[in-house]
Amino acid sequence: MSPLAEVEVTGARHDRYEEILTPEALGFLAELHHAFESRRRELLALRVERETALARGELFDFLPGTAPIRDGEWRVAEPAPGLVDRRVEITGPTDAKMTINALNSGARVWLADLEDANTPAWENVIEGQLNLRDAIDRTLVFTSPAGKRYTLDEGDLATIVVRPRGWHLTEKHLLVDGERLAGALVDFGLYFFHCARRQLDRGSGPYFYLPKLESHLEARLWNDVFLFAQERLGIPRGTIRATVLIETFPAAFEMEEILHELREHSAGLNAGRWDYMFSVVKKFRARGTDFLLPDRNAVTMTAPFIRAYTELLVRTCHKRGAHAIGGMAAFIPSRRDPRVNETALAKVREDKTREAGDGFDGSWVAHPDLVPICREVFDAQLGERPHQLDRVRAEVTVTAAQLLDVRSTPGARTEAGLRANISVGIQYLASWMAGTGAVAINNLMEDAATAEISRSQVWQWLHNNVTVDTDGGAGLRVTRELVERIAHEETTKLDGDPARYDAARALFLEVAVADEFVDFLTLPAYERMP
Ligand SMILES: CC(=O)SCCNC(=O)CCNC(=O)[C@H](O)C(C)(C)COP(=O)(O)OP(=O)(O)OC[C@H]1O[C@@H](n2cnc3c(N)ncnc32)[C@H](O)[C@@H]1OP(=O)(O)O
Ligand SMILES: O=CC(=O)O
Ligand SMILES: [Mg+2]
Repeated sequence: MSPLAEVEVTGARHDRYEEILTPEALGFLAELHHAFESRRRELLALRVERETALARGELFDFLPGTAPIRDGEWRVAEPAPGLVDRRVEITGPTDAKMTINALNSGARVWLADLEDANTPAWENVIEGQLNLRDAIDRTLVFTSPAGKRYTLDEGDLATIVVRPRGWHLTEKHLLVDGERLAGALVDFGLYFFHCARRQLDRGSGPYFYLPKLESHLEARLWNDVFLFAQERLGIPRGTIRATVLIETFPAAFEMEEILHELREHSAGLNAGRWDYMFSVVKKFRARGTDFLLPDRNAVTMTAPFIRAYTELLVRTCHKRGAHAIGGMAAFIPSRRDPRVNETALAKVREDKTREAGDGFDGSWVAHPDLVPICREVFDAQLGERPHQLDRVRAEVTVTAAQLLDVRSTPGARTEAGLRANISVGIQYLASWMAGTGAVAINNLMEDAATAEISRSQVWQWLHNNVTVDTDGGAGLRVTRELVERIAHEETTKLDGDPARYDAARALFLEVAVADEFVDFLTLPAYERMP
């Protein structure tokens, strides 16, 4: 057999990077690339095919060909160590301070985010891996510029679950034969290579959250990656566990099939509400007014199409013995403003209470100050039980028509909503391009998923000639000129030199008004990064 081409590293090699970029680890990435890159590309092409069919007027439905899987008797693997009780999961990026704060937060699980909350700048990619490895070794420390020292607690820490990039992103600093590696395989591969054995030795395991899947075939690809990686590194089959985010509209029709593909590695499903909304806007952007959502902030978890999706998710998971994990309420507490804090705590309590009552086994929070509320709500629901997998919810039936019922979402499309979308989108992109992928804006958490809703909604309103309500009552037709004017006005309202937003505004306009819809805003944003 001819030797595999080597991985070329074009990114800087800062202090300690060679600990992650070892020849053996790079060799493993090359093997993953050779084994799976062509299938990754085929599956991305399949996404485009399905989207084109949708634009022609077709609709999604449950797949006729996989009915035997939906009707069959099977269950996913028993929960792995550290993933039995998941009542509170904190999410966040993997810089050293956040890593320590998240692991010490009292949450059962930490979603170590290399995805929605992360800019995949080279430094974030490699230093995130170093921080994860040091955290598992319990050697991670951090000293803030003000001199505050952060260390890991002595006792139990949250279980680490890593979320790699989605299948669509590439890593431009790692090349094989001049071709970029897939971001997903880089994030997965480096973590698995360096930390799988370490995690096993500590009684835990290599655990993952898998984002933005659009079909069970994409889940099959992940499963094959897991089988390959375990075999290659001599890790027992079935050690990896993965929770799949159901956060694209097509995936909502394939929940059972996704669990089935991954069944020996499955740790359940999560309701990724923000990307789900983005996906609905994106998939139906060219389908006229039947699929228009109201202002982003008016779409709540009680909208009929969202309710249908979360109900189906819980029912599907529990039927198969899998955890159902709730999503993110975007309200961020404040240690400085008691009024903001009170609102955030009340909103999060309401959200988690609904999820616990619906049967979810745990849920996400974005901030350590929200851990106690989520815990309290799920404690009240679960009592002594670690989860509520025994609540099968056989009474729930969800039809394709209910999942497709975007039209019944209450709420208006307003000029204020349009302005908020534009302003938040520009501010977020400025932060993303500066290397920070999660940020609080107007006391709400903004990350790649929420920013995608903002920009795709502007695109949809513009390309469907929507008229938004105005305070004066006359209404305002969304045009390219209007969006450009508001983008200019909103950036001049922001603190500091408006020129600081020039690059972000230009990018926002590119992804919000261009005739051709850009699939993910992070694609052009990444090309602008060094
Ligand atoms: C759609 C989705 O995918 S949701 C999941 C992806 N999104 C996320 O994970 C967002 C996670 N959350 C965050 O990144 C942050 O909470 C933000 C950016 C929203 C707000 O952060 P900040 O402005 O720093 O909040 P704040 O100043 O109140 O933080 C207080 C302390 O809590 C820490 N903290 C805040 N959020 C987190 C977190 N998620 N994990 C760990 N520590 C955190 C801060 O580091 C800070 O620590 P310090 O007191 O030691 O300095
Ligand atoms: O990843 C989570 C989401 O809501 O998107
Ligand atoms: Mg998401």
